[in-house]
Amino acid sequence: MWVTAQAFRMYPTDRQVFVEHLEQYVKESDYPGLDVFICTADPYKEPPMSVVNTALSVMAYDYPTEKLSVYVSDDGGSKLTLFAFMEAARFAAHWLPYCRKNKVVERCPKAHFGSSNPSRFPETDQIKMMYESMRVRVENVVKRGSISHDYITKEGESEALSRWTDGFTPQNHPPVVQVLLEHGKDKDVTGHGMPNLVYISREKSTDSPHRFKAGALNVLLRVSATMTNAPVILTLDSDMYSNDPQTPLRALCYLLDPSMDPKLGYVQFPQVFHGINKNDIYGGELSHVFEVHMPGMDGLAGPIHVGSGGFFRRRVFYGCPSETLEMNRDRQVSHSIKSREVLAMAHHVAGCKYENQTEWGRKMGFRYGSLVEDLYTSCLLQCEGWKSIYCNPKRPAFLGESPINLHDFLNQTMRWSVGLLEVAFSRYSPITFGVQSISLLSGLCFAHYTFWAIWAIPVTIYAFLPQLALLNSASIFPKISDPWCWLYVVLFLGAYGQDYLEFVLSGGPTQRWWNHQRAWMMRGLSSFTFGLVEYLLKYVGISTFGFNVTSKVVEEEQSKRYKQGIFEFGVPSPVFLPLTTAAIINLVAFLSGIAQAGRQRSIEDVFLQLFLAGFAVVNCWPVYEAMAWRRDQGKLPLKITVISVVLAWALYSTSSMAF
Ligand SMILES: O=c1ccn([C@@H]2O[C@H](COP(=O)(O)OP(=O)(O)O[C@H]3O[C@H](CO)[C@@H](O)[C@H](O)[C@H]3O)[C@@H](O)[C@H]2O)c(=O)[nH]1
Ligand SMILES: [Mn+2]
Repeated sequence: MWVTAQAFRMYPTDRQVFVEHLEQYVKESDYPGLDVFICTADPYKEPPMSVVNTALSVMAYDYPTEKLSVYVSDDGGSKLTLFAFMEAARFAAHWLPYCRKNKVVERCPKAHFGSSNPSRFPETDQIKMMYESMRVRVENVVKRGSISHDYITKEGESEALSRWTDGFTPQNHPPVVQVLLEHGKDKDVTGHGMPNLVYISREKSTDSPHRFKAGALNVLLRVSATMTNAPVILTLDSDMYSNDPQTPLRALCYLLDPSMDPKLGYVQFPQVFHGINKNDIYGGELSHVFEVHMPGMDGLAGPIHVGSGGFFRRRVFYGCPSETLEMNRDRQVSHSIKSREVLAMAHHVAGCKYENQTEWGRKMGFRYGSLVEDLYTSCLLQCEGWKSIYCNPKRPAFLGESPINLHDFLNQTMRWSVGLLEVAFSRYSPITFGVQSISLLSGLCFAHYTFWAIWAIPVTIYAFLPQLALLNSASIFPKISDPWCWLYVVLFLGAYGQDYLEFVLSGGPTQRWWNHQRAWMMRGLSSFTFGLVEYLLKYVGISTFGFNVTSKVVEEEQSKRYKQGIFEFGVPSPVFLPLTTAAIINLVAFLSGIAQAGRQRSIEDVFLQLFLAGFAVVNCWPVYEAMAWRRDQGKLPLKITVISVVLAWALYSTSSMAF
């Protein structure tokens, strides 16, 4: 792991774009078409209002509206989401001209109206009222789970919603493609054209695999090809709203640069999260990835795709750079996107049997076979010869949500671990295939990610073994007077020192760094371990671990505790067990070590073990709090504490036989 990590440090690259120069090179009328893909998967975990906000923020981009289309993929197959988008289409007719006229910077309505320092224009109150009434309607509908007739105002709407017949379930339903706005036909309140807005819920059937997000993205690729077929595509998660209306122009600065390598396939923006608490207790900002790894890969063949905020050339999904140069995939579509032929074709390509016997997911589109379709696809694209660029402007281009409770956080990392191991042990493993096809260094970078979960092994050993030895009065490290002891000291200080320096030099405060290292240990003990086990079970065919969508619903009490920096346990979940068991063993070992040092022998013998246990105890402080004296809803359920005490006892008894 150390060796692979060095690959990120060879050619770190920082870039800057000058958007204001773009107009000297390209006329607005020559901008390429832009198709934006937004994925959502569950109206109860990803509130439709949040998806609507994401869509509105990109519909309001500073981009010629006739070239902009927004496609929403709803894997939840929910009419509630479709209803929310019908409302959004109506509201957009007011929102887009309001943003354009007033040059609003915050084009996500929720962020605009909720900002602590709101900009005010003559129409602000009126638009805010409209937004609020839309929000109330949508939230009511989601709460009730049904749409009352008074809410349906247009004829086409009830027809679209009538497709949710009795047998229609999220797992089993025909494809739904609904054009909500069409450029050229629909106008905003000032008579200006609007971008296309299309709702898609691909066909689902319990007897066809649906391939999670990669499957959804491939349907989006095909449906958009039948309608607008724009040469540039932007991928977005449901919660990643645009925070800067000029972002597409930044991407064009690279994609249209005549001196750029023609193999440039995509421009990746970082994922920046809003609402992370002051000291980032779960290490949710992933600062290492976005501050160290991505610039490091940018100096090689280019950064990975992180699932959201990637501007792709459509061509990359159809083959390697040399093949697609001759193919003219970027054909213009001339029919109205509401015409019968186009809609028939769109429904056809959104069918779940369409991909059978095709190269979709293997040589075309987003690749299947991993729960981290983003990293996997970008790795294979780079193997084909495509390059990428990292664009990290000062004002974040997109803002999204990060888990605010420990359970979601650990489960998210567990899903990533499983997905990454699937890549690590695939035919296209970066350590074998990648290093040959891309380059040694790029292959090592990808390998560093894909083998992430094997940290579980050393972290678990260090969390239990020296402590159990200490409890049994056995010393396993050299004495402090032995020169070999310094090897451990230097390695520990070296690793921690490097990590700390990198964090602080990229502008992070020390307290955050401390929390990040704790989050890393928590991941190591819980998510990576469970991920390894899940992967093995999946490999032998016992488990069918899937894409468990992270909840974006913010519960008020929980959010309050999160803001205060309090760890949220709450649910009785087995993912906490390695943490709580380790916390107990380390505390007992630490106390027993001190007692031993006082009584039988000198502290010299057990110094390193004592230090390790003490270090873990300091890190585990929030766990003791949650176990022992917290009274709020987020404390550790008693059941988990009891099971961990039993586990700790069992471990100790077993170990006393071994030592
Ligand atoms: O069957 C599915 C499952 C998920 N999604 C969408 O995928 C996105 C990401 O899901 P989320 O639960 O937010 O996962 P995260 O762990 O936060 O996502 C990170 O990791 C994923 C890979 O595991 C990437 O796809 C994401 O882009 C990346 O942000 C969301 O918009 C979902 O709606 C689907 O469209 N279909
Ligand atoms: Mn997410």
